[in-house]
Amino acid sequence: MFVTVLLVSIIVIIYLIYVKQCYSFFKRLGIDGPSPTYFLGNVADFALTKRISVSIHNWSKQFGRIYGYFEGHTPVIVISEPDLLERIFIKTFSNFHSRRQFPLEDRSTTKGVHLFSATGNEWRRQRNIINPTFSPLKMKRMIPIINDCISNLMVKLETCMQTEPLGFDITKLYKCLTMDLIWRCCFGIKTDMQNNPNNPYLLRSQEVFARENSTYVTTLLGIFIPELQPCWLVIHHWINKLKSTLRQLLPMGEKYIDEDPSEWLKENVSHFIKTASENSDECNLLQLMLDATEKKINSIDENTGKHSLTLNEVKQNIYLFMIAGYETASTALSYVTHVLATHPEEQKKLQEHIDSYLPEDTVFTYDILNKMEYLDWFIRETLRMYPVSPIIINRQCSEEIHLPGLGSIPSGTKLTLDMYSLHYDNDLWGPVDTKTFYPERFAVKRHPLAWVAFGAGPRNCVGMKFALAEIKLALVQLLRNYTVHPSSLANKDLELVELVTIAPKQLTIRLERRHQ
Ligand code: HEM
Repeated sequence: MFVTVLLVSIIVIIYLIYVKQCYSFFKRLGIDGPSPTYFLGNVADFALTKRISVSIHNWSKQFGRIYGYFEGHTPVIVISEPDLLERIFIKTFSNFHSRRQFPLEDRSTTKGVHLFSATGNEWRRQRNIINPTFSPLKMKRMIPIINDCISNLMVKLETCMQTEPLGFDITKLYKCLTMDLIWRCCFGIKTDMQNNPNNPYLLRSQEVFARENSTYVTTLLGIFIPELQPCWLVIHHWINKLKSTLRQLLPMGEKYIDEDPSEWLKENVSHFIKTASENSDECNLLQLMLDATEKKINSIDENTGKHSLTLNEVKQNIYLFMIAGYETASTALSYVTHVLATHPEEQKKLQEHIDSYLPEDTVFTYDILNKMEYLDWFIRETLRMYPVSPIIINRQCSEEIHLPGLGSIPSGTKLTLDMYSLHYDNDLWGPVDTKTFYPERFAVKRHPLAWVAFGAGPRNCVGMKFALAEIKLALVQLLRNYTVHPSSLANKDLELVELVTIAPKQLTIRLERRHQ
């Protein structure tokens, strides 16, 4: 008993010392924010609501466009002042090239680091190799592949419409579609997840975005006591090992004990490399990465301007693209479909827009797609109102810098933005109220940091063009054939779940065929 009290007292004292340091950090910068006790009180709230972005937005309303809060005892500055954000994300990018580390992320690993977590020159090298994957020429070549996968979706929709006329959940179909698209366009592997929803890669990828208890606890520990991060990593590793052994040993193990989906995916990416080596004439992301491996380039880039990747980095990036490309794009598609179902006038307008660009028998090209302005605005407006992944947009200062309005920012400082405040700011988006769905607001040039659905600056989303193309093409085929209606089986409001992304739990809609 005495030992427990002593231990708890020591932990509380250390914590208070840390909190005092954080307080003086914010005081020095002259910025306000919720008190540490306020944050601690809200841990329970986060655990229950799982909506950190909502708490951040509420604090922005209370404390203004620049304030600080504590994650455990780590100070984080939240900014929704667009000029200051432009300075951080674009003008002084060289001081803010890195993201903050996820609590259970092992950057010191010999297994290599992927693009999302890479820092400094390591990031620059990887990004230079990966960027050409989505060049206009490569995008043009992807259009028939994307359309082919979407045609499979249309077949599925037709079946659902007939078997479930009152309404069906479309999110599952979108997830299978975007996974097919990533595999085919980025890895050159022909899959049919839409007809095989039990594919182990698809199931494991879905699990990565589900909250799993042991990971959740170690993640919270990582946030509150980051100094012990190596310990949390070891614990996390051993919990996974134990689970994996028990799964094999116990008779019903496979049924009742989960394995870590991320680890499973990372261990099974060799399959991709083998298939890619067999199709080496293709020119996709995986081939670009394999061509850049140390085996093929002697890692010296001064003369050739070429850069190299290690095989472990290739594996890490296969995992990253599988995860990053599938959940985000399918979630965006769900939001657009929700808007169609709830805004019949805007849906009709979009259908007329698509019909005008694509009369019957028109051969669809990337150039036509790029000319369809209203379609583009429609998607951007949806992502303005329904952000997919606000909390991943953050930066860590790598070198002390003076920022106007903020003062001297020490190296290591973590900064994040509040996407909701930016996207719903009437000064940035007026005169039509930001709560109104109004795609035409994109016809006016806005502040470069007003819309940050895909992040901002040199480190924005590398898959943005690909994501927009797949969403546009899916919408074109969907609205040429059907009108989307809300289903009487569904609640009016979307039930959202937030982890790395904010996604609707499900989206039940009804379809009506446009032409017999
Ligand atoms: C609607 C769909 C998508 C949304 C909303 C989205 C959003 C984002 C955001 C907000 C970031 C962080 C940017 C920043 O920190 O400034 C990001 C980064 C990234 N995204 Fe996406 N994304 C989407 C689709 C995709 C797709 C389809 C891919 C892959 C094909 C992809 C791959 C990545 C990668 C690799 C990064 C890290 C880039 C880097 O650090 O250099 N994303 N994404």
